[in-house]
Amino acid sequence: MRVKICGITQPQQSVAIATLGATALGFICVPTSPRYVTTAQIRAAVAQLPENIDRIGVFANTDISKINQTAIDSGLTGVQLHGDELPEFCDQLRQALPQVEIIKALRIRSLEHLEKAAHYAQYVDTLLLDAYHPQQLGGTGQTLDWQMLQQFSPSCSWFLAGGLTPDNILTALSQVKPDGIDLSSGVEIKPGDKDLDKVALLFEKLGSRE
Ligand SMILES: O=C(O)c1ccccc1NCC(=O)[C@H](O)[C@H](O)COP(=O)(O)O
Repeated sequence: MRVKICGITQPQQSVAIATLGATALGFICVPTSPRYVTTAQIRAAVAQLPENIDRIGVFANTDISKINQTAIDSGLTGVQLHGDELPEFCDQLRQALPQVEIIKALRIRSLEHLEKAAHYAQYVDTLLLDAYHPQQLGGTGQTLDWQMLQQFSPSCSWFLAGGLTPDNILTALSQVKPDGIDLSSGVEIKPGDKDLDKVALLFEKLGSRE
């Protein structure tokens, strides 16, 4: 299973988290976020990473040329769209960045929203289901109603996000079968500062399933 640890700001934590077992690291390119990083910070954070670790830039309602430039300058392997991007936008972005994984994040409030999520599947490589918060786009620590996701089976791969922690991850995965998981505040000391003990505990818990 893919494991993405999101909201990395410190270069030395990138390497440590990849060594612990993360398959993907997420970098927040949304200027209003307390986890925001510049292109130079992303470059520093990915410089020592093994090739096989996915480097995902998280954007919200950003225009294609800006995403494109950041992806090139930072060496991103994936772009996560965390705003109100429509399927047509995802399609255009995919054509502009054919080598880059396009991930559409959806903040799920109801079954109706979940049905909407499936419409994106043909325009993106991967979906990411996150919890809804009225004021914040992401990194909120709010969990989704996992029971509601039990029948979720889109035609592309998908990540479960939203309030996952080392303490609740096994309960979540006993109810839902995503292709990957995404964690941020659940493995943090404070926004952007990851708690490596919690990251290690997460992989210990995941290892206990095998
Ligand atoms: O994390 C942020 O600060 C953020 C800001 C704006 C848009 C997206 C953001 N995070 C996106 C992520 O992929 C988080 O990992 C996801 O929301 C889960 O966060 P958490 O509930 O804290 O695990």
